[in-house]
Amino acid sequence: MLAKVILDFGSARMRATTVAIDDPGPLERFLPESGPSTAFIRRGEGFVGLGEAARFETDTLEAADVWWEEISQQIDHDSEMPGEFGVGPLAVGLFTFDPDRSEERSVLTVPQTVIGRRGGRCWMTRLGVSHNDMALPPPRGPVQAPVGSTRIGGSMSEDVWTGIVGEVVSLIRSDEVAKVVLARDLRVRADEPIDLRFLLDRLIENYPMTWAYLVDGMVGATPELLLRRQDGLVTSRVLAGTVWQGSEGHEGRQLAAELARSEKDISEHEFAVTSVAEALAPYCHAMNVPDAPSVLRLPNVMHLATDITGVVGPESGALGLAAALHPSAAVCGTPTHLALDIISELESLDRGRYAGPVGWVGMNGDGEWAIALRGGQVRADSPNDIQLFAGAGIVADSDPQIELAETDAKLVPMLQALGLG
Ligand SMILES: C=C(O[C@@H]1C=C(C(=O)O)C=C[C@H]1O)C(=O)O
Repeated sequence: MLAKVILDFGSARMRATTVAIDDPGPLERFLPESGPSTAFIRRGEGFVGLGEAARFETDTLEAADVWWEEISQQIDHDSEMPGEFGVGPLAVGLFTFDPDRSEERSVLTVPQTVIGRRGGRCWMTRLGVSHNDMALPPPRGPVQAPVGSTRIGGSMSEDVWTGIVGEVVSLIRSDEVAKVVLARDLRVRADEPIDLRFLLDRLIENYPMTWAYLVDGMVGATPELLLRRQDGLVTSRVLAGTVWQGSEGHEGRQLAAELARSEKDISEHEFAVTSVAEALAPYCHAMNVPDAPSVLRLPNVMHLATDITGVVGPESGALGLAAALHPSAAVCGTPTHLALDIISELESLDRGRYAGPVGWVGMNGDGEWAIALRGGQVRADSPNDIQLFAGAGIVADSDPQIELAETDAKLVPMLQALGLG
């Protein structure tokens, strides 16, 4: 485990200053060309984080929770917007799907500057040792579209992947396990380093109803919220069960109606809802789980969706709750440990941070953690390459070719952004 406090605070306490600012326009326009930066944006709201005051590389959400608790106790915060959700110093994180079986590290980073918008109100927070300079940073220069993007295949061929799906269907039919989410990857290589800000812009433009994220070389736009904790209320948007234009040759409303009636998708969805509801229950004084899912329509796919809500005490912070909920059956399977073992034995893929929690936590434990789906990872040592990931929930009625097509539909947002859609 590696904890880095980048600013030298010595024995001094950290000083954070938050000021209300005039609307600065699209937040992503403040992301600099180089240096650490983060973003978490949905429908124009959320934040960008610039620079890094402290960084913690870890394996677990629990360790990150303890670290942030200690760091946040060292911060004195002067705020023009006290008590407002998401406003103030925060830690932004990206966690591996399975720390026991990944070469990648999880990371929690504390930006030096945060520029945010919520409910139409905008602010800037700066973290430093003495008086903070509160001048807004200059907006960025032009971003660079990917040059010469080419698909260079994934860790497994499509035939190998559908073969694995077939094996998992057999395990499910022989009652060894109920549901397993299997993923595949696709590498894209460009002729020049990939400008993640360009990809983020395209995702924000094309998929405004998703949470667009940028943390530590990973960029994506996910529709799935593991949890939001706001003033003692916790909300989780569970997705599982998917259709896409072309899957049955039908369009729009008809497709949505078919999804809402599909027994295969409803059972796949129920596993995911049950896993989140059961994991959340011990932390909640009261909980609401809707009886039937709704349909969430995105430009590339539609999902069955259930919003679970609950009331938690002050002792349950967003990171601790994320630790309890991850990995849900939306991205792992049922029962969890059996599904995890099957994924690690059969999937032949290091998921890295794909399908892990991505989000932020504030000083009072409020926060939002999404699931890092529909994204790709660029590594510092190969800036021209991006690894994209997509998965699908496998149940007894799954057809390997249809599951493959589902993963293709889920890769569309990133391929489009890379100029390959
Ligand atoms: C695994 C992914 O998506 C998850 C799996 C879904 C499904 O199997 O229907 C739907 C939404 C997500 O919970 C992915 O996007 O890679």
